[in-house]
Amino acid sequence: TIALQHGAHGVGRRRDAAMEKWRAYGLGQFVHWGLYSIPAGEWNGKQYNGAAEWIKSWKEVPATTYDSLMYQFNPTKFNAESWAATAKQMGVKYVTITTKHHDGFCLWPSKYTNFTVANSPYKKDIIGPLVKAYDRRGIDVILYFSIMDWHNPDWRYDIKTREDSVAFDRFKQFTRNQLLELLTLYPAAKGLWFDGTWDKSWVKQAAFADSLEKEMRAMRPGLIIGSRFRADEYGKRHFDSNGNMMGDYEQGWERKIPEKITDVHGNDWDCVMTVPENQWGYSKIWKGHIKTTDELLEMLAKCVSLDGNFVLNFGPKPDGTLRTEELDLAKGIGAWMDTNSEAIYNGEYAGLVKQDWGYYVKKTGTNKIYMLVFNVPVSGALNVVLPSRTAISKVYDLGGPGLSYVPEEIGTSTYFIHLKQQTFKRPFVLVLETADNSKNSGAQYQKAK
Ligand SMILES: C[C@@H]1N[C@@H](c2nc3ccccc3[nH]2)[C@H](O)[C@@H]1O
Repeated sequence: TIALQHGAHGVGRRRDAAMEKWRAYGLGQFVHWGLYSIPAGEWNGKQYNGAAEWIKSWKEVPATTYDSLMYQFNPTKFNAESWAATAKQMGVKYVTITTKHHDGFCLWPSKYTNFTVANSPYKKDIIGPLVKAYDRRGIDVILYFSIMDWHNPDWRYDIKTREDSVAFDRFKQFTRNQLLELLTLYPAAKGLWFDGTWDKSWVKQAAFADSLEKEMRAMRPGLIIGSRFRADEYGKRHFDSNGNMMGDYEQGWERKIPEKITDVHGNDWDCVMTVPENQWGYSKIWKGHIKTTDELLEMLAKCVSLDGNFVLNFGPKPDGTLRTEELDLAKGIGAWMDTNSEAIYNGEYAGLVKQDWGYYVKKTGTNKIYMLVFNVPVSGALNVVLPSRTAISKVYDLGGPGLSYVPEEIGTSTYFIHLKQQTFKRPFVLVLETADNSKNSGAQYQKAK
């Protein structure tokens, strides 16, 4: 191994209560809201073909004109309680909210810059009411913060000259000031989701970022910070020069999901996902494929089955209301969660052979295994292979009270569960209770004929 001062500071999963709670969330909500929500991907009648929250980077958009959008920010219909109520009904256990995106506009009245809600017609703090509304419903709040800040004149993409270095030192102090300010103003926040940390200027700040992370953790014991915040002294990000993950969970799964358990290296992780292909901030026109409720439920199931959390993005409108398509998805996911959320919350990788019909989730600390079924075979028979000397002792359907199954044993710890009906409109969940049958515990199952 390589001697590192600023690499990973722990190996393996955090076992404290705050992280165990994070590990159990299963489903989260991301909220991207800011000045970019006003142009919504359009400028002078032309469509920006990137992600709407990146419109300031478009050469057709003069930075000063973009920044004067601050004087139009007045979300008269914003109601933190209604956003939180929608999220509650959807069944999310945590929310990640943009405090400052790459454009540098702050949704809280920071005293370290004028580029905040305080100087907009709206005037009021947005973050405080959101933290309160979500927290009091038992939904934990994580604050998203972009290190890259296109508004701050001291931001640099790289540090080449003495002047760059002097400016970036000011920028580092500004960043530290804002982060300590956020932790002070919003003590209920459970973590920070860092973004905009890929440029050379920040990648060169291994020592500074490491000491800032230590300072924030000391200020807020239990604070959860992901792998995207800092680089080690050799410029390695997410995983240090010895291959160990920095931070408490892997933040590499942006709009993508791991395929198999070895892809996650035994770490905690979250997948952050957009409804359209790649729009985080509100975009008037959603081009390309828009994910349906069932597609998103399958992504959720896949993430939880591989030890991760699935975080679905919402891009509220400039007036502060949520767009219809997102409200409909929240309702559809919520309706499914009303019946099946016990297969999502406190779920983990079951360690079973993956089958085509869907995903296994094991309830942490129990021998209860859920079968989240998305693909019913034409045979109607779901194949289940358990570790040897393990037997199925009971199978029942979460959705249909009294709908239980007697599995057919077709080999050692190998079964078919014969579904009773052929057509299913929605994904459904079967609960497997297993027992050790090394002493042939007489589990209730049919002998193969
Ligand atoms: C969570 C997501 N991360 C930001 C982002 N910026 C990127 C630049 C290059 C490649 C991927 C990016 N994701 C997106 O704007 C959104 O905030």
